[in-house]
Amino acid sequence: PARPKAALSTAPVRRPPAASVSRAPRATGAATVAAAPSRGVLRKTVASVAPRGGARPAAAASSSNKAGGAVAAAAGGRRPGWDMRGKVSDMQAKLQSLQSRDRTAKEETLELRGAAASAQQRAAQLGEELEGQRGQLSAYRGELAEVRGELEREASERRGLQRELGGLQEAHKVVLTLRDSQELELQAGRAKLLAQGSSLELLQASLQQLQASLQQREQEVRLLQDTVGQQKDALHAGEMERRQLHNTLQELKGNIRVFCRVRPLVGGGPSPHILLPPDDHKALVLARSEESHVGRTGDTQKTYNFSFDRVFGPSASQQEVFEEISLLVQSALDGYNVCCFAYGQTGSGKTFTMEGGDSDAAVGVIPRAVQQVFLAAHKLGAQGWEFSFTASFVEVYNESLRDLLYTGKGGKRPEHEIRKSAANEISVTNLTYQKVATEGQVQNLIAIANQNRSTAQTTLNDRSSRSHSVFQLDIQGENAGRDVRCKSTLCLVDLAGSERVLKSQAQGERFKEMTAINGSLSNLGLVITALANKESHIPYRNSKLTYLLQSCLGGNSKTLMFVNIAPEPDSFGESLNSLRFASKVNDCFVGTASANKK
Ligand SMILES: Nc1ncnc2c1ncn2[C@@H]1O[C@H](COP(=O)(O)OP(=O)(O)OP(=O)(O)O)[C@@H](O)[C@H]1O
Repeated sequence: PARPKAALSTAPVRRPPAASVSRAPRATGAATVAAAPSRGVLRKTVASVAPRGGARPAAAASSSNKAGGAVAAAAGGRRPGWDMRGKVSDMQAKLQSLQSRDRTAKEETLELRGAAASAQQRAAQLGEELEGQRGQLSAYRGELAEVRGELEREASERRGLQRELGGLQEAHKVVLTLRDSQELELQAGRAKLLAQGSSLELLQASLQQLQASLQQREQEVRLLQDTVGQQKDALHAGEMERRQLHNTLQELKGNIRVFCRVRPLVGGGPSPHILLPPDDHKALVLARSEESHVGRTGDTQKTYNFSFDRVFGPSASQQEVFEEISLLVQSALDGYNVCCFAYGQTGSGKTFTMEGGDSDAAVGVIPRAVQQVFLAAHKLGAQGWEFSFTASFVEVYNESLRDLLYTGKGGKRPEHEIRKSAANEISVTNLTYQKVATEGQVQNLIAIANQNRSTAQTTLNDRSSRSHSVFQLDIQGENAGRDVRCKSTLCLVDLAGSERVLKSQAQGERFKEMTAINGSLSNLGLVITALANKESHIPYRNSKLTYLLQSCLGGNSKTLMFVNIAPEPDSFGESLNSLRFASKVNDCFVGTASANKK
């Protein structure tokens, strides 16, 4: 605040109103007198002293005007040339005037010098002041720059803050909007809560009702569970009774049963020598014209009557045949060993009966039995029974065993021996015993067996006719809840052709085969007869076949024999032999079987 004041105080010194003063001497019009010397001084004087003594130049002007007037008055009246005195006087006057002016000028000069000195002093002072003020000014400028910088910083800070503020205001707006929406939501939630509260009350009321009815239901369920338990017990008792009755019935039918099946004649039509009484499904008559030995009478009709548990004619379907066996298959699940084999000459229909053809209707005993076993096991599962099954498929050829489920490639096939455990259980060394759980898995095994048989067939023509194939399904069942277990074997056998050696006129290797077949088949008959006669020694070990089937033949088993008959006239002899063999078996009554149950 001091500086502007100083500047204001000096301003009049620096800018005098010189113009009006400097013009005054010129106005005198005394050009010749004032001339050059006075002009500069006057200017200086005027310039330096003008503010202080505006009157002085005016006085000077007036005095010079006076002198001028006097000279002019003298000059106005031009002296004649002769008036020397006048001229001298004029000159003197003029001199005086000049002297006076000189004095005045000197005084003025002195005065002006003083003034100039003081002005210089003042100027120096003012210069110093000016310097000081400049210094101050630059300091002020510095300060000003700093202040400006600060101001700018502050302004930028302010701008930043304003931006921030703007952002915050925006955020605030968003927050407000959010708060508003949340408030709305809250209100809606409160309304919902209120509604839910009232529905909760309703629900609690209905929950109480439900709990009450639940308790009632639980009571009912307990009663029902008791009833179910009683019914399960009754069912189990019923099942056990059914088994007992079923097996008693089977036993009454005989533990060795024989079914006869006559193959259709190739080309169709009735067989000329096989008679099947239409009203008797158990009888078969074989008839042949024989020449009279006496010779007097003509040919006599010789008939051979046979009676079996069941006789199936050429038109009997696979389903019909199986229905008769299915009861025995059921016995296998009840813990009885079951053996079903097909006996007959080559081409009489043994394989067709046991395995069947490709169509559904032509499916044979083995696949149908397997299907029934799995279905029945599944049904018994509902009563707490759990079953496990193990399958094996073995071929007996020339008194040696061959694994039909063998899948190894090349090399020597393993050797097999029949072993009997301390518990009288028969097993075969190195044989494939395959765990199975479904009918499909068994069918796959049958396919592998067929593959194995067809491979052997290429090396030895028509080998399957001359070998016995034995399919065994070991069944183990457990009803853990009732602590009951059972174990049995279902044994399904397709025997080799039963034709006699003499008829086949076999030689060499074929003779050996036929001898082996006949040996094993006649041994089968011997075993059955020995069982029927309750002999102390049963010759199981006389052949591989009977040794292998030991557990399925005899006291603890149910046996079914199919005797297959070819209807062609040239098969008469073989048919007769087969039927005789079957009759012998049919006459056997093997003691009561008992289930392998614990
Ligand atoms: N009941 C039947 N109905 C229709 N065809 C049959 C019947 N039984 C057998 N066949 C047919 O007769 C032919 C001979 O039957 P199969 O092969 O079953 O005899 P096999 O006794 O098993 O002979 P092998 O001892 O040579 O094995 C087959 O073509 C078979 O399809």
